Amino acid sequence: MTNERVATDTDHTSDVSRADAEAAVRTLIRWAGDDPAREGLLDTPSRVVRSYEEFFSGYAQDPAEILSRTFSEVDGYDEMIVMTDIRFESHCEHHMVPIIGKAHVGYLPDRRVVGISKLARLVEIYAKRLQIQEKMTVQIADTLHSVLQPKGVAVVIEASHQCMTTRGVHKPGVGLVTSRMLGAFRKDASTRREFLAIVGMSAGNVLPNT
Ligand SMILES: Nc1nc2c(ncn2[C@@H]2O[C@H](COP(=O)(O)OP(=O)(O)OP(=O)(O)O)[C@@H](O)[C@H]2O)c(=O)[nH]1
Ligand SMILES: [Zn+2]
Repeated sequence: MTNERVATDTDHTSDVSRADAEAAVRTLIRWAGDDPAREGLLDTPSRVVRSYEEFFSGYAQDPAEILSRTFSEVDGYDEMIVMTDIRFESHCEHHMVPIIGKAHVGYLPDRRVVGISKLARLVEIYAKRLQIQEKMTVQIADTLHSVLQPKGVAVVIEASHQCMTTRGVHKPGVGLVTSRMLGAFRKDASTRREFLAIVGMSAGNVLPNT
């Protein structure tokens, strides 16, 4: 897990051509024991590469830019803002198989708020990369904290990892819960409790049974 290549926000471009990516898929098909030239598999490499474009579209997006449009006229609103149950699909960086789960994102505004869709977009940008759940949790929380500069940020993610359900240890139904609390959510137990109570109320049927 050391020396991993960490994509940065400016690391958008790939030096791999689409033709090379499709050739790699043909190699994997051959390696799996099938014939990439048979009719049913002829278009598969281009479909796989198009799927990967979607699965990993988060590398081409800048989360700070998404959060840059804020509203300051909130008429004295100074309570926490919590978006619950943001469903996401990601891929684990160890096996490149799906991580499916929900993120709960809250913050305590300091005059400025963002459009609520941007919280879901923030989750989406980091989900659409190769991930481990802990890293994704930290990235979402830290980005929101540094760009919006609120009084605090709280992120809880619950997810099911298909690398544990469809292969390897084969344990369906297990979920991993991760969290990151910053500012008031870290310092003040009652603020944290309020957030967790809101998230808890929305819990249940959260983890897909995959
Ligand atoms: N901490 C953490 N681990 C993860 C996550 N996704 C997958 N993993 C784990 O990453 C580990 C990789 O372990 P390795 O022993 O290198 O790989 P492996 O031989 O395929 O391991 P098994 O999955 O146990 O078969 C596994 O234990 C996975 O369960 C994640 O989001 N966070
Ligand atoms: Zn995995």
